Amino acid sequence: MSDSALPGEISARPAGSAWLARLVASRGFQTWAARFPLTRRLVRREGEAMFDLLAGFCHSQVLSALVQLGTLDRLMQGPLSADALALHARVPPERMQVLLRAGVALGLLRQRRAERFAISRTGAALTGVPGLPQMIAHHDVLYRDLADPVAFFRGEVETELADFWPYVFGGEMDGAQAQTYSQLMADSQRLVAEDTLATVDLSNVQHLMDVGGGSGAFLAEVGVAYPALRLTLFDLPQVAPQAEARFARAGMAERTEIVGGSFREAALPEGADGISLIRVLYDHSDETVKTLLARVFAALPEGGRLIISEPMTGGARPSRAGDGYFALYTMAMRTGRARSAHEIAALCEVAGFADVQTPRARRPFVTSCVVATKPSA
Ligand SMILES: C[S@@+](CC[C@H](N)C(=O)[O-])C[C@H]1O[C@@H](n2cnc3c(N)ncnc32)[C@H](O)[C@@H]1O
Repeated sequence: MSDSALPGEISARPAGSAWLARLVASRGFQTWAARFPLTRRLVRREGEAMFDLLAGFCHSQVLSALVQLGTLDRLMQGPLSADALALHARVPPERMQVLLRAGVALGLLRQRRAERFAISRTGAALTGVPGLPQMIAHHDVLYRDLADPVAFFRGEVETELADFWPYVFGGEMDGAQAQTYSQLMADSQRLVAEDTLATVDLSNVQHLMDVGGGSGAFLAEVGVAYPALRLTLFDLPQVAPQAEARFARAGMAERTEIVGGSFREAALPEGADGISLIRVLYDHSDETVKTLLARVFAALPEGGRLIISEPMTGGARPSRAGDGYFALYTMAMRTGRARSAHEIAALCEVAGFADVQTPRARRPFVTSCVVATKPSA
């Protein structure tokens, strides 16, 4: 063990990686590499990437301010002067200038002539992503939980996010609360449904039951894509009734059934030959997930399909969205965890499923899928 190694730590000496890390960290090497023509550009790019990591919180807050002050929405109507934007936002003009220029630097806005600002293509696309502005506004809760990152990772923070989603603790909430939570989920569901339906073919399914289906946003999209499919929504008794109005509006009341219940407490209803779990597993512990998958398995007929769709970690190759964001989000929720497609596939196999597939995700920052089949006995 090297002098500097902690108890239990394996010394890397004389292996190359620790030596290389020390070399790259040394001032002398950095000064040389910044001047040497072949490494100069790389050093600059690495420096910028490092600075982006360091400044990430400021960048998120610029985005959050532009969304919450309504500046992006206002600029969707056309370019405006910095003074007009300051007046609308009730922000002193000189401070608004700083915010607007930061927005330009981050690619959300464009500056036209000296004092006029316009929305950029990225800014415009952002206002059109369903649920994204709501998610950005809701981030203040997550960021308060992360304010002391050391305490957060040590598990010493009583996170607020856990109270924001109380259903994961067993459904202790009233109908009004349930509506607030389900709305945020429903707003962001469109993209998840889009990617899930682009990845998974349901043409062989006759009857799909969406377990933990919230206010029915996923099933409403499925119903449009598959007009002959029978649909059942299963969710907690306080949540499930919200789907009724959505199905009626979509003209799907005839072919949908809404069932209230808890997958922690009892068996799932039988009758569907496909069961979907959309953004459900990551809210729950491995124990609850095992129970749920066993109940899904029991409820399906032989040949029945299981469709799981939610943001996943990168497994052996950690990903920015999965490991750098969703893993922290679910940790702040305290009840579940983000898992890799490989881990979810293994849990499906433990429950008895076969032909477990992990198709390539279209946009892993939106969702990834795992599909499996109940084999014949
Ligand atoms: C993260 S939300 C996802 C909602 C929806 N599937 C979506 O993607 O928008 C999780 C859903 O699981 C439901 N849920 C949580 N615990 C449950 C339980 N024990 N039984 C049934 N549903 C449950 C919640 O009420 C909530 O609607």
